[in-house]
Amino acid sequence: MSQLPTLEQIRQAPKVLLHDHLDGGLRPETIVDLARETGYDRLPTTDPGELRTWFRQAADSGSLERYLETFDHTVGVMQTREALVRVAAECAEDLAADGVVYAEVRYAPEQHTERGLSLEEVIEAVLEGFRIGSEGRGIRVGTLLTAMRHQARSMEIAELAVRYRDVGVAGFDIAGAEAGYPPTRHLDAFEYLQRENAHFTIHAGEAFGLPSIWQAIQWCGADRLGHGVRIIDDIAVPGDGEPKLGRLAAYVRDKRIPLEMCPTSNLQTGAAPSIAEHPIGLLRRLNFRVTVNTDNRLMSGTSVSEEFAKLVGAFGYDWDDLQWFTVNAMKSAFLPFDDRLALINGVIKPGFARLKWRA
Ligand SMILES: O=c1[nH]cnc2c1ncn2[C@H]1C[C@H](O)[C@@H](CO)O1
Ligand SMILES: [Zn+2]
Repeated sequence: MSQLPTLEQIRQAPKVLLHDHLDGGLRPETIVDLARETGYDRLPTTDPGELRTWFRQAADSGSLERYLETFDHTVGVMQTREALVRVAAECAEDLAADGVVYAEVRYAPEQHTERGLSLEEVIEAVLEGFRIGSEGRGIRVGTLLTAMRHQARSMEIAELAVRYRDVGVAGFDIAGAEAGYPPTRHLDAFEYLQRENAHFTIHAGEAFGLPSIWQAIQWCGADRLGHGVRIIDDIAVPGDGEPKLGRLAAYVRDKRIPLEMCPTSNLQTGAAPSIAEHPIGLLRRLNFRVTVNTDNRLMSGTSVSEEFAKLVGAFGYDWDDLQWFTVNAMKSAFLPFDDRLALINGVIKPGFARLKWRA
């Protein structure tokens, strides 16, 4: 019997990341530097080690609303061009060091204008940072522009996603507290994007259930679902028989709608009780288009490799499973078809083949 993949081996596999927040992945050392340089004086501590622990613990609240409060500090130090370039460059470096070959990293431009940057300046700074950080590191990074669901700037952000689509912006997203802010509040933005043949994902089915997923897909036309874990509320699992899918769950599976699952984040916000009980186990068995993601590497103290390693530990996944998740993610990327195929056949499959051969 072959050995299960270890964390060290998983780090060497070519991985794909579709759901990662730029403002959720800063290095603690960088937060401390940027706070000093920009005069941000509200950090809970200026010791990088303590700060790392603080984020991890503060995010372990069991509620999405409280989890989101931790972003005040990361967003607080990301208000200048230099800060944004540095954070984006380090993000690309960190993902490349973890073996990620393609990533879509998201953030909300509207949250970075407190000190006078325009939305365009924010977007251009982040693109520049990703260009610097990716160069020569075997990684390609696209960005997703997020609009905050409790605000009313989604149309403006959607227009910018279209304007910058040929220079590194891959798509659009909405994020923030889910309960009370249904995606249909932003229907005009989604209809505009559809008319423009643009791509978008929606955070749905994380802190709120099926109605949110249903609206995201059937009213807004989402290409992918951010999290989407609550789709299991539409799957009946009898003690003895086969699981039975309701109409919405069947639609999501039949249409191969990608689920951007983020296991550790879901434990912290209370969307799942443990890794072993995470819906990803059932959804993978039922062959939904499941992908594995980090959400917020700082708040969850994680990486794509660590998320995979936790799943290996809980479900016994082997190399074929990890390759399946990775190919799913690459198929679901907001990239032209030829580019996706080239990465699957030229990078992902040969990379996994080498690891399987060694194992
Ligand atoms: O998991 C999440 N659900 C909803 N919103 C989130 C999640 N992680 C981060 N965000 C928010 C906080 C960030 O400031 C914003 C943009 O990245 O997106
Ligand atoms: Zn997210």
